[in-house]
Amino acid sequence: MSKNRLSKNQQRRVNAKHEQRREQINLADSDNENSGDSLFGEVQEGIVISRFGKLAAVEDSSGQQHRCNIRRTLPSLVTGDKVLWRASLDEQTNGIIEAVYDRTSVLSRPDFYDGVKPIAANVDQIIIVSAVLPEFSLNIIDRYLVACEATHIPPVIVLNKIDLLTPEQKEQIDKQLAIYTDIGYQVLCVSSENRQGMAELAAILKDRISIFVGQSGVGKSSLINQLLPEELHATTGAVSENSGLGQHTTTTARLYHLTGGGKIIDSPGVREFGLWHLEPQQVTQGFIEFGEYLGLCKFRDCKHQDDPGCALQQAVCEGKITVSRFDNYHRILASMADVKSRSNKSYK
Ligand SMILES: Nc1nc2c(ncn2[C@@H]2O[C@H](COP(=O)(O)OP(=O)(O)OP(=O)(O)O)[C@@H](O)[C@H]2O)c(=O)[nH]1
Ligand SMILES: [Zn+2]
Repeated sequence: MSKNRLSKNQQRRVNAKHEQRREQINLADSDNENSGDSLFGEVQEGIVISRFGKLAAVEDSSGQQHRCNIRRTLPSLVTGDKVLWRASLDEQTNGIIEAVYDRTSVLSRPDFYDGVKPIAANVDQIIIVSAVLPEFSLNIIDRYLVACEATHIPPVIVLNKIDLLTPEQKEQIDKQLAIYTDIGYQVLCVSSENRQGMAELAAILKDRISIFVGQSGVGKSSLINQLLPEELHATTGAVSENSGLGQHTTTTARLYHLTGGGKIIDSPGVREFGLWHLEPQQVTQGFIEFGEYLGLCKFRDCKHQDDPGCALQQAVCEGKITVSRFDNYHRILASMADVKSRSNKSYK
């Protein structure tokens, strides 16, 4: 376990402390007494839009943003966190974040210094963007799916640039994408160029917090630009400075409101989300259709390769698991073993 990860007990204690804090704030509020510092107004709910150092931009229920300090006792806050905060009565100074709600999900990435570091919270779905250009690759889609399954955040597969496809090519690709609808994933074909499928995409994003991931050049910025109000277009990819949180905000994740409703969290760090540091077992679990066969192999330590009595191999032979998914499973494991052995060599 990395030094920054809390054990289950520690996490329980932290949660209990926060719960207590939330209760105290609510109680103080309902008593109508000055609940804490008289420099601040009433406790209200908000959502962290972006975060920089000890400050956060918090959006209130009317959509207004406020610069806030963060109580030192709070755990690391990230974009998407739901918080209780108070505005400063004097409009010149910062508000203060008092408590944070438990996260429904968290997206993390490895950090050289801190171990695993959260980068976004309460994400409802991950939009995996793929396209025929630069390359349509089921292996890449499978890699993202495994990463999504490990976070327990549901993914949606979006194939962009369908304006580039001939009817024959489209038919071919539809066949390949059917692999994913068959195992229960939602798949959507769109073009940010001619806006085909964009209304359906907007409907999927409505009332949810989403992130877009995918290889460079598949059209994430183009799609996001289509979905954001015009005044925000220039800010995708490089996050704007308008929160006034300092000059380094360009690297921080930021939450945006979409024209058709819903929110996205975007930043280069969020988009690079991938198969960081997963254990082989998580890769296996990331292939959701394997689930019903796991535990049925003859040998408990079955590698699901040439092992006799392998239930997964059997399912592939019977056409219940697709060959391409099974091959990609082994390719992902092999590539991770490769990366691990290289990084062990360079850090030891
Ligand atoms: N024909 C076509 N081209 C598109 C479409 N969407 C995006 N493109 C083009 O694809 C190229 C890459 O698009 P971007 O939106 O920059 O891709 P990205 O995924 O944000 O790339 P990174 O920022 O590098 O991660 C640009 O030249 C776009 O004009 C589409 O639907 N059809
Ligand atoms: Zn097996």
